[in-house]
Amino acid sequence: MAASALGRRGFEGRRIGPEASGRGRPCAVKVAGSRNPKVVTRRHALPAAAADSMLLGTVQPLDVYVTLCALIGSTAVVKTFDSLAERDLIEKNLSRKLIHTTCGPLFVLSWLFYTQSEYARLLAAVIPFVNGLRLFLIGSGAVTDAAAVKAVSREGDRTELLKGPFYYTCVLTLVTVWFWRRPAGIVALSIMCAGDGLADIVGRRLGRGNALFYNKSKSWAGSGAMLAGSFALSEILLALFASFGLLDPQDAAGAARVLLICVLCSVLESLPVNRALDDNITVPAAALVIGSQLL
Ligand SMILES: C/C(=C\COP(=O)(O)O)CCC[C@H](C)CCC[C@H](C)CCCC(C)C
Ligand SMILES: Nc1ccn([C@@H]2O[C@H](COP(=O)(O)OP(=O)(O)O)[C@@H](O)[C@H]2O)c(=O)n1
Repeated sequence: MAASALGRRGFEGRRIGPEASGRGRPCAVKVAGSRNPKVVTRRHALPAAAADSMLLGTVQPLDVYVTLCALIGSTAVVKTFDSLAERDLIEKNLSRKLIHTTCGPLFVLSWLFYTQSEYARLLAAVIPFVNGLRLFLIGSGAVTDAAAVKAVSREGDRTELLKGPFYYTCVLTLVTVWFWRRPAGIVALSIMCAGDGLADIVGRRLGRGNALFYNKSKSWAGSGAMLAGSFALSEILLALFASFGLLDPQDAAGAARVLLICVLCSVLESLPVNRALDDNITVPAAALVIGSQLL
């Protein structure tokens, strides 16, 4: 599904997407032997091969700015939820799951603004890494932050930050490095963030009386919300990446494959096995394995 058409500008690549003709706007080219399209600006597009090799090997100032902005943004979002939870303006479970549902997708949106530099993915990965480090320091007791513990834990125990929340940031970090701007990565993160987050938010409210026959602690309402949320977010993000020229537009068969991955992951999340294994790891791992084959 990654943008794959080649060749209009001599060499190996052609610009794709509606922004392809926009001066100074990003456009994607596919380099022979490379799995991902590279984003260049029109200003840099000629000759494409020279520009590509120049940009690939260097840290781009734009990527540093985007990373700094996203770091500031992530701190603002997390602190907002922390202070809402601290002042009891939002219930503890809800704050945790709202953070869960919103932070990852906002982070994936930031991927749109990076260049095609080889270092872009590493700079982007700094954002979840730093957030993970913060959770680790608070969870291990090295740093005291009562508001963060209240916003992110289930029972108010700081060591809980070392489990689900920490795994969540680890998955975001690893997927950023290994599945940068790839459909499998985008879909896996959509499922982990929106899917798992909405399953809890909706399941706790509408799940009474419709427990799953094979797992009484989960509900049709929760699993249905997970499926709908995962699929909707995946499709929105894939369409957005396509509109920026970073992926090929999706056809109906592509959407059906995304739906299949969302169904399988929703079933996996609903199984009783997740008591032993954290679903912030199992669910995205399954999505990445299946997505790598199907997308
Ligand atoms: C509460 C979280 C996971 C709990 O999972 P579960 O055990 O309930 O299943 C997620 C914790 C997220 C963390 C506090 C902050 C992550 C920030 C993110 C990496 C970057 C957001 C960037 C953006 C630009 C706002
Ligand atoms: N498929 C699902 C998932 C969760 N839920 C609801 O959300 C609650 C928390 O789910 P969970 O234990 O899987 O939560 P996390 O481990 O993801 O934080 C459950 O006790 C259910 O009330 C649901 O109804 N259906």
